[in-house]
Amino acid sequence: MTTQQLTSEIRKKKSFLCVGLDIDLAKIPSSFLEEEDPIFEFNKAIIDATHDLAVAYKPNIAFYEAYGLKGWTALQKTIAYLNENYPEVFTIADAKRGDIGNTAAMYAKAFFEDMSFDSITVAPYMGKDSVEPFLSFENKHTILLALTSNNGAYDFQTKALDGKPLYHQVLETSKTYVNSEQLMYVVGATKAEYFTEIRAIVPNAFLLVPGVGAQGGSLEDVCKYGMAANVGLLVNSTRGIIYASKGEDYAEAARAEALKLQQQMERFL
Ligand SMILES: O=c1ccn([C@@H]2O[C@H](COP(=O)(O)O)[C@@H](O)[C@H]2O)c(=O)[nH]1
Repeated sequence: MTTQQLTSEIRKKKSFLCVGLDIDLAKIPSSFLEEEDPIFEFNKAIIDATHDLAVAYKPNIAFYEAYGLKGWTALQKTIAYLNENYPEVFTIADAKRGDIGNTAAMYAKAFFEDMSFDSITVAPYMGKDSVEPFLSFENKHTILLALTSNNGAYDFQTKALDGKPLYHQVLETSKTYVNSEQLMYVVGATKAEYFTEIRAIVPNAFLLVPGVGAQGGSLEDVCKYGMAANVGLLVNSTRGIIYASKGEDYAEAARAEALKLQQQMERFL
């Protein structure tokens, strides 16, 4: 999917909501545990209940790896279900990969070719040759961690390197990479006070913004300070949506939470 198609989908749905799919078997309704593939069945129910309110879905790969082969199978079925039934949604493999070039190329092949995700999150720490293999895939997007939502972000990301905060260096240096127009960046909703300076460096890049809902970030502030001419925002909520209820009304509750966020977003579009 191109970023132009993503922006037009955002305008059509009046939403830049990304629903996270981080499945913890201890948190889903117990009735699913009788299914052969509880993770996939739960994902399918959440996707069906929210697809008209969301433009993106983001499984965090850790939650699938944790269940071994069954988890990987559920992940493959989930991405195939999204691509077959809702090809208009943008898919994000939240894998936070990063390694030397030939290894990075294999990560890219796994997530872009084998599983057909539209994008993957990547740690920028190992630099240009660890990122460019992802950028060589046409119409696929690499989402670099710039300023993350957690408190540990202050350990390194805001520290000065050559007189500028490290996250500035990540944004500026990555703009020089081959096919840099396919880059997007992770910026936490909990860091809303940084959005204006981030937009000064990457005015039109898409920002994946986790941290609203369970982590307490303000959607209002993200919209006020982070929005670009092409919208340029994908705001993620995971636990706040998928675990809105552990009862049999889990799908209605997830939809209600997604709708609340979509209605707030609509005011800014
Ligand atoms: O800076 C970051 C980068 C990634 N994440 C991931 O996003 C979701 C957030 O889940 P919530 O339940 O809405 O808090 C999760 O997969 C994180 O690993 C992040 O939170 N912050």
